[in-house]
Amino acid sequence: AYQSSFNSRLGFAATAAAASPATEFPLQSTINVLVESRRSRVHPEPEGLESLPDKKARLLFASRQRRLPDCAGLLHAFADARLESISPPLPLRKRQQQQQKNSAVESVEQQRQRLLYQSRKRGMLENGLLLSCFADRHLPGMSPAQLDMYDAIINEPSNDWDIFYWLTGAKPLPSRYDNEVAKAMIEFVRNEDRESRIRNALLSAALATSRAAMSSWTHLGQASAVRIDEQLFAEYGFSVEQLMELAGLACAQAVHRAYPPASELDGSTSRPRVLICCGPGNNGGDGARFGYSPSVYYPKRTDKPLYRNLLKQCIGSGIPIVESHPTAATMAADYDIVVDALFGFSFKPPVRPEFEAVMSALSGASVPVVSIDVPSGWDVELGPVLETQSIQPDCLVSLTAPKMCAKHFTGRHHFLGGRFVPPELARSFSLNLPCYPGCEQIVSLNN
Ligand SMILES: NC(=O)C1=CN([C@@H]2O[C@H](COP(=O)(O)OP(=O)(O)OC[C@H]3O[C@@H](n4cnc5c(N)ncnc54)[C@H](O)[C@@H]3O)[C@@H](O)[C@H]2O)[C@@H](O)CC1
Repeated sequence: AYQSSFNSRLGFAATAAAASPATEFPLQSTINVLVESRRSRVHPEPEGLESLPDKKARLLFASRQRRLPDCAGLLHAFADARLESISPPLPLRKRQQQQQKNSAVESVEQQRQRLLYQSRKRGMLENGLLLSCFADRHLPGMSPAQLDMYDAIINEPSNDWDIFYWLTGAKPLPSRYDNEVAKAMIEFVRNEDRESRIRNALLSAALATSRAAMSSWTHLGQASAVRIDEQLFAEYGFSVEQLMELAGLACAQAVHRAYPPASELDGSTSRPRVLICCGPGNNGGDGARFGYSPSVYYPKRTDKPLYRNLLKQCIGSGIPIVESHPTAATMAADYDIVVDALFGFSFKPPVRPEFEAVMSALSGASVPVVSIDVPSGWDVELGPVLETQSIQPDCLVSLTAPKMCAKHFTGRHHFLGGRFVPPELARSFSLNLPCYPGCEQIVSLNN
């Protein structure tokens, strides 16, 4: 009863103000009514704590929140006209209040778990799905500073739709929230890999230790892999030669780690024979830069200077270039290891006819196959989708970050290479990846 009569009084007052806008409306007294009412019933606060601009802005907020729709409309129209674009200040978050009062502050882990809970309980389904899925994936790896940024974005705005519009790009993100976490959220909401997000992330995930959650490294979809590549070139100034050199070095280290030459183990003089099958794109280039005791099979040659020079280097270094199509039988007879550097993340199935023979040889090979970045013939995201037999590599060297298809890898050795990703780029794509030890070019992703 009190609430409705209170609303009615304000409604009448606002009607009067709207009817004669030239008249100076007793704004201060309206503010006082609201302030006193809210102070005593909802937010008891010490006297003199709130400034007039704060009062005004909170009044705008309170005007929107009336239970009688007519009254809310009137009050809001009035308040909006008078208070213009002041956006409502928000009640200080619990943590900040605690800090101000110098009382106990929640731990980082408690904050992480609270944020997961708050990401699910939004009151609007859209934000529940977006935020809980984002939180499920990214909260475990966030630093305390990043947790604070996330806390502010999801808890400060008074209207959850604002968060939705900022993340979907319908409204510009206020500069106050323009930080790495917001960028990662916008990137996540874009969902370029078309991930199905139809359920809120489970709360039980919050119970898993951060360490366990961290072990689920990022797996890139095709679009993200291409965009990272483009940014490395366009925004970070890398050249394709540099990246290929580093990727090739990582592949060489991976092969050496997975299949160390017998000479290093028992002093024998035998050298592993390695056939490197190079494709027409950059993945092929990575193969050509590999150095062990190799032969190169390079069926579809491009005339670009980069590839011409790589071939020249191989010939100049006395590396045999295999001209005849290898078969599963010749692979078994003539080689100890085969490197599959045919196609990388730009591959679109099905395999064109000119590569069918080598693909069939690789899928039937009885020697270990080492695939670079993407096992050739696999869909970059879906994995082995060929109706015919697919390559089942024994070793996979993911570059920059594993691609989604790597989830289907069942071989013995999985490495990550490509130690050239700038931290800012990793942050903007929310890459959750292990650190490279020492001065290694690879890190093992085996569990
Ligand atoms: N930033 C990175 O992650 C780096 C990636 N590198 C390597 O570069 C790869 C990507 O390079 P590219 O963009 O050149 O892509 P690819 O190496 O996948 O090669 C694309 C080539 O394959 C051909 N192709 C595509 N689908 C085919 C099909 N169905 N049948 C026959 N041919 C087909 C295309 O015509 C094109 O010539 C990565 O996977 C990785 O191995 C490294 O070179 C350097 C750094």
